[in-house]
Amino acid sequence: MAAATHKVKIAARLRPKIQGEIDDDSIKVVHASDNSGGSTSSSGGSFISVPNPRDPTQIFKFPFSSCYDQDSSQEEIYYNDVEPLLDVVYSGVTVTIFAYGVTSSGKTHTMQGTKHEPGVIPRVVRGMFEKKDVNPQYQTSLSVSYMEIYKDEVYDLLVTRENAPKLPVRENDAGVVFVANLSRVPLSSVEEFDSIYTAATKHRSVGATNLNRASSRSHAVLTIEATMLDLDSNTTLLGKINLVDLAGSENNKLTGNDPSRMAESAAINKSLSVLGQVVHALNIGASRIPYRNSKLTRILQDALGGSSVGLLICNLAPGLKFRQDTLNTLNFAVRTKNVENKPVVNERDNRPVPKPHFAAVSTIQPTAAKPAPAVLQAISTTGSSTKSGSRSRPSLVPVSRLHRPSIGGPNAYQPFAIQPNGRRGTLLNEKIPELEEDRSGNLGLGLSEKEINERISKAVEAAVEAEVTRRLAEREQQRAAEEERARAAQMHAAGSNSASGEVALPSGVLTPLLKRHKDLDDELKNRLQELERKYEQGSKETQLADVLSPVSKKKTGRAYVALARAHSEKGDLRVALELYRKAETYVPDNIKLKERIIEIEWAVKNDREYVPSPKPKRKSKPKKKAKSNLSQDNYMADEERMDVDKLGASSKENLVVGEFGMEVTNTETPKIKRSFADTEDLGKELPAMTPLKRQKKTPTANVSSDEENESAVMRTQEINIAV
Ligand SMILES: Nc1ncnc2c1ncn2[C@@H]1O[C@H](COP(=O)(O)OP(=O)(O)OP(=O)(O)O)[C@@H](O)[C@H]1O
Repeated sequence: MAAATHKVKIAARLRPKIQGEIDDDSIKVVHASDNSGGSTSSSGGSFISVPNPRDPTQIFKFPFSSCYDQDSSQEEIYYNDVEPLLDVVYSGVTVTIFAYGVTSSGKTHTMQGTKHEPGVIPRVVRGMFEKKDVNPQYQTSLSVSYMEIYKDEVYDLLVTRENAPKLPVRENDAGVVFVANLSRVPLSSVEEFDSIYTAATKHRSVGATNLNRASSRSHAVLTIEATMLDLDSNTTLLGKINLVDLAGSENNKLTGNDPSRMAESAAINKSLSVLGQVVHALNIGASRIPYRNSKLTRILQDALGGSSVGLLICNLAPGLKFRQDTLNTLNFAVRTKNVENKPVVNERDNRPVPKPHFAAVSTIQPTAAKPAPAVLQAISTTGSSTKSGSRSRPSLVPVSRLHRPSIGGPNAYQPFAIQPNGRRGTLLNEKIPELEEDRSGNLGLGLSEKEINERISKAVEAAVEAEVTRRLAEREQQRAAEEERARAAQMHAAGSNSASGEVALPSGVLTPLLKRHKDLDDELKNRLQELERKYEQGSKETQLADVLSPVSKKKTGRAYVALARAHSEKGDLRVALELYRKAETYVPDNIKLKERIIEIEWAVKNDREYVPSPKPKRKSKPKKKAKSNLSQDNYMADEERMDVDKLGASSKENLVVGEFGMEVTNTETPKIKRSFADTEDLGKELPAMTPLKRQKKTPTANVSSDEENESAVMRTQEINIAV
């Protein structure tokens, strides 16, 4: 059955002006029924309108299913968008709600809230307890876990800070990503949760910046799990809700961060940038989604293109100084709403099932599917367990693993049993030749009790010895198979892997199902070899990249990019891709390069033509000057800005619907044309200049708010290589 898809839902919320904030009142929440803007409630057909910071006559419109203005209450958001998801959790599906936005846009206020205005988290817990016993079919228990991702490391917030080691993020055989050793505390009441949550929140990394007195310096993920035991069918449903308060993207120029804050800031911006790349890759249907590039995206993998239901609350700050960041946030949200998930019901069959030895796989019955809002698929109920039955995904467990001695298989160790005559037991299923012989002859006739016992003892010894020998041989065989596979993986020639797989399979038991398993294993091995080869190549390049100076790295990267571009223009996409990847080892943080790689991967995979963007012109000069700043926090701004500019550049009429559904309204077309011509010039000229030239052209004087936006473009262009 094809999996039902569910798009990530977006709710946008504009925060009220805070003390001292300069707000020109130009960001509006508009509803379909109210084109004057500024209404208070949310409903379908609403949008956020924001003027272009560089040309206020141009209005960007961002339509979302829920838009909340400055007067919206915590209660409103909860009942409109969050509370309906609790039923989804109680149907055994994972739900993820995450708050996204620039620093001080109101994420923590929305998720956590205050004592008088509780946010999503306390309300969800209350709601979960209220609904806990609604379905008497289940015995339901709730538990909580709470972690933070601080500088790309995961910490448990439910243990004291001194005892909080960095927790590893792992993936089990079924591809389920989980945080190892994260504590999970059972909950018996709302009050118990409140005291745990209040204490744990104090452990979260919070610091003061110029923009927010209590700025979250980490991403926090709180998970409430509902374990629903159905005593009749002896199955367990597991519903989960992840409530994520992301750290805010920030511009260090505005935050005025000290060196330690800068390091935090770089980690925050980097992980948010990877989040943007993941969403971008999902949108273009890339073959490789860069989830692994940050812990945040690995942990949120299930919420983005995975098997959970997602709600993104996009928080917006009204202040003028955040205008560009607000546009970035909205651009991200518009892209995210195209991300599709395939929700599944998490169900576990509690009946003891023997571990599937490959020879017994065909006899194992999968758990019966239950009706649910989405496609049914038994998946793991905890991070550390595995999907049972593998109904929708074929098992890729290597043959050698399936070969391990396991309970229930033909070679499994069997317990001693009592003979019908009440004498000492022997091994079940094991023939005892001497005894058989005697039985066929005159067993018991002419033999004393002692002699019979001696014979039995001898037979048992022989059987035990045989079993031990068999086990040793099996272990040896397994070891040899593993060695063989490792050797095969080192050889680059495809097809050199078959021997090990065949050795591991006992002859005469290859049912069609097992053959299919074997094919999958071969495919897996081929993929592993391919990966290994790439890794080897990559690591050589990385070693070289490690010893080069930053300037040489950039030069080498640029050279590879030039070569890659030449091949891409010739239509030789595979070679171009290889070269772009090599370039990436020298300039690993270049977002445009990463995007280019993803695009070409997609073109290669889908056998599509790829048209590279035009080469940057070298002659013209930039219109404005700005400071040089190579810090990492500009990546996001650059990446998102490209979208805004692209949309603007393509807007020839008064209203244009953008690539991802964003609308651009021009009120004065000629002016706009000029404005975007300027923007384009900036984008094209800067990459063509050497960093030295650019530095000469960029004075360090303060710039106005409008100039800041342009300088952001210039700064980010400096770190870019024209890909
Ligand atoms: N809807 C709202 N109503 C009233 N005050 C709000 C609202 N949203 C945010 N605030 C206030 O704005 C300030 C910044 O909000 P908050 O700390 O929630 O931002 P944030 O996005 O979590 O920031 P950071 O990313 O730096 O942690 C706080 O003082 C908060 O109380």
